[in-house]
Amino acid sequence: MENRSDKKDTSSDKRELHQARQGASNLGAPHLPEMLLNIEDYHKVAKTKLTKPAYHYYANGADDQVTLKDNTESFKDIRLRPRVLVDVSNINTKTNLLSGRHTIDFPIMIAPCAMQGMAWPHGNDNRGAERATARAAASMNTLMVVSSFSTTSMQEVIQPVRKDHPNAALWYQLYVVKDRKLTEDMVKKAEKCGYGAIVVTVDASGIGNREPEIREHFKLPQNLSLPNLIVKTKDGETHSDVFSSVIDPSLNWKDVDWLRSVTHLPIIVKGILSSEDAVLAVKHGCAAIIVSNHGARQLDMVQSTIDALPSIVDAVKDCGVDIYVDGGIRRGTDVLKCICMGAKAVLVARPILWGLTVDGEEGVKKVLGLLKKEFEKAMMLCGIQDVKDCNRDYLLRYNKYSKL
Ligand SMILES: Cc1cc2nc3c(=O)[nH]c(=O)nc-3n(C[C@H](O)[C@H](O)[C@H](O)COP(=O)(O)O)c2cc1C
Ligand SMILES: O=C(O)C(=O)c1ccccc1
Repeated sequence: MENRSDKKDTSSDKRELHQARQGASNLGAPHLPEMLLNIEDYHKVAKTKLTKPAYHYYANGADDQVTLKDNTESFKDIRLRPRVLVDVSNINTKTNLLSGRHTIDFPIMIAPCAMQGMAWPHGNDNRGAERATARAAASMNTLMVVSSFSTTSMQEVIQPVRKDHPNAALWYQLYVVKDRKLTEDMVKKAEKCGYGAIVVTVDASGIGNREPEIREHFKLPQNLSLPNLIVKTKDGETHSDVFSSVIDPSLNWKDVDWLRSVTHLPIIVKGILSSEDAVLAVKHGCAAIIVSNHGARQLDMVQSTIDALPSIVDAVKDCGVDIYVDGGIRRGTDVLKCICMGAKAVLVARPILWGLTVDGEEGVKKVLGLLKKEFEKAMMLCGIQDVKDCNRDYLLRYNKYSKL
């Protein structure tokens, strides 16, 4: 495929891959795929397979990437406080979303991710990528949020997957565009073709300053397009040009009311970082909120999401809205910390892209399976039988050894 090249490997990438393989053979494993033991292993291999511009678009954050590092590092400041002699012979991770509208097998969902076509390892049918991600989510009985900037149209993602998995749970992520007619059309189309909710992203009034992708002259490859937005990038135009020309920075709470008036679907706001905005989301009738800093790709220097979560949970926990969180979740223990902190479920983005790059649908399934297994093990070893029993008594603030 023209947008992927092994020639672009740097010597340090090769060294990392070699080390992953060495690690594999040291443990006596027969071949590489079985040695991809965790998300970071998938990341290392994906890095060797993607073009440099695509890798940098996927991996990096804004400005000095302080928040990018914080998103993962902040999990280390929270430690677990297990209980023992609890019967954990049957762990229950089933999770109800939106007052029973969906049930997923485990509380890990796929975050909206633009332009997955660059992470597609199987040739030139560029509609394969998001379909593979959707199929993987459905076969693992979890949920995928499809991006407005998907390289496969929203109908072409949902229709084939629903043939094999009639109950596949998918939500549509909405970027409200300046053309409100097009926005309304997208929402109505999503409702008509079976999406279960509209996830409106509210932390992207403009695109963040992501220097590594600018340095790499990242552009959407010519064989890919953005069909939901009816946009085909013109020669020389970057995704960031497209973004600025279509996205509406005037978006405000009144538009959330307007969105509710044009659809029966639940509205979920994605990109909440303050308790004040969480309360406003409830007031404006949102069914759920996603605590998110957009994978640290928008405003650098904001709080990590696991640090932002507790005050938001405290502000709206009794209001009947689901609280989800994303950002830097790479281990089952990270998931457990989020759920114990009060989130109903988490979302992951980059790990999914690494799985997709390494092995398409199978790779996404493996990544979801790894996180699920790690999460179950963390619950078991923490003495938690059911996700409903997760609470802050299982958490300690590491630096002070104090209870949260
Ligand atoms: C390559 C990439 C593309 C993304 N595209 C979108 C998008 O189209 N819409 C959106 O709301 N969020 C988008 N996000 C943000 C994710 O949905 C999510 O908030 C964040 O990346 C989660 O953090 P993680 O990547 O550390 O798991 C994107 C993230 C990445 C890495
Ligand atoms: O990259 C992103 O995070 C994102 O949301 C996006 C989507 C499309 C165009 C530009 C940015």
